Amino acid sequence: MISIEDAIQLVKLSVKPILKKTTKQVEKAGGYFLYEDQYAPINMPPFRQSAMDGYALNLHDDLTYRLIGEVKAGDEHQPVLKKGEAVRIFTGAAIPDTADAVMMQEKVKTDGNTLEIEHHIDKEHNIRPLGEQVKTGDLALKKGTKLTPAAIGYLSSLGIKDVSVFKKPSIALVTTGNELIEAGQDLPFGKIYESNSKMLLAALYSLKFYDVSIHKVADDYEKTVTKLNTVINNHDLVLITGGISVGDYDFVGKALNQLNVKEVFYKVKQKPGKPLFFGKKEDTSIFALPGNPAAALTCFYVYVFIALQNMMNRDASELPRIQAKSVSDFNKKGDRPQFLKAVYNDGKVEILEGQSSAMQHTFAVSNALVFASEEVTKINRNDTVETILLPV
Ligand SMILES: Nc1nc2c(c(=O)[nH]1)N[C@H]1C(S)=C(S)[C@@H](COP(=O)(O)OP(=O)(O)OC[C@H]3O[C@@H](n4cnc5c(N)ncnc54)[C@H](O)[C@@H]3O)O[C@H]1N2
Ligand code: MOO
Repeated sequence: MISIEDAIQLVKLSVKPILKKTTKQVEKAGGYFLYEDQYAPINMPPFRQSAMDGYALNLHDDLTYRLIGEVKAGDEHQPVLKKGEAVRIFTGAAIPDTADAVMMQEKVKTDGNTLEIEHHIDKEHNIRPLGEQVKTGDLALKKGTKLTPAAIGYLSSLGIKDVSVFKKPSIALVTTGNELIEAGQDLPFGKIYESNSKMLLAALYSLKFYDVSIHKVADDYEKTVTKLNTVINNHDLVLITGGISVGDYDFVGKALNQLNVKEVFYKVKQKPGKPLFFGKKEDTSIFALPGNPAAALTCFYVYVFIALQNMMNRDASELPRIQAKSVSDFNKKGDRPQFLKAVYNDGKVEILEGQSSAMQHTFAVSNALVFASEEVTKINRNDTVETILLPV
């Protein structure tokens, strides 16, 4: 049995970025990372642009100007201004080549075709220069940049429709167990509704991993070997739930061994999630998560999350941990470090009743996990506790 710290370190070291390329429509590339440098195909802005509603001026020494025309956003004409002449102009409109500056309309008095500005202004005042953000052929965004909504807006403003991005992992979720029944069917005695695949699928979707297939296998050794062989050969990441403990019908460990999956670790000194297995077969990463739902989800957030980040070539790979003030008392039994389902709000955290690894009703209302290390035997109200904020 290894420590949580060692297990985290081993996941970090064992999972490499996926360096495959895929092409996406820019608006559908949110959360992806650029596969290559993006160069600007145009200047941005593509012309000298007015930053204000007001008047474009061909500057002279006097405060009085003669109005000779108008340019609205989208207009293509270019009035020619002599010194002392002005055109009405609006935000986003193209500045005539012969205009030097824009005075906002609040600082202008008009009388027919004559206007008087409040004070002198410098050349280029209120004008967005051609190519101010980026010039044609220059680097717009570097390889590896995460495509946030703002980055998608920026690339779209350059007329870019498709982008090359790093492929996200293809993921298989495998549930094991003769007791599992699909929602919508009758529930015979001794059976339970299958929930781990739905829970993990939701967790993956919330982190923007959509390439996920779901597989089910009964507690049967041969069938487990066959199913795991297929999914391991066809995915970057395999998440199995259940069948990894020591029962007579827990076949996952034996099947992974039969398939020559290299064990990186099996069993972590933690609660929940003691029987967690992590292994590799070539570039595929395989987690066998304990079947108990709260154990499976905790291991997802603490370990699988890191693997996902590494696959996407991210630097910050763990969920954020902060210090918070406990508003609950909690007695820890045993010496395993424990992840406790909790609710965090505004610097304070409440450790919930019902911490067993089978308990989904408490996890369902949690947004954090309080970490109680090996040495901790009791958490008292007002103690400062390490709190992992969940991406929910
Ligand atoms: N003799 C021992 N027994 C157990 C030990 C141990 O050290 N010695 N460890 C316990 C711990 S801790 C855990 S955690 C579980 C893990 O067992 P498995 O990973 O083999 O999981 P299963 O036995 O298949 O299932 C456990 C539990 O979870 C339910 N389950 C499984 N899959 C799903 C699913 N897809 N949806 C909803 N619920 C599911 C299953 O019905 C069981 O109730 O082992 C302990 N035993
Ligand atoms: O490790 Mo188990 O998840 O404690 O129930």
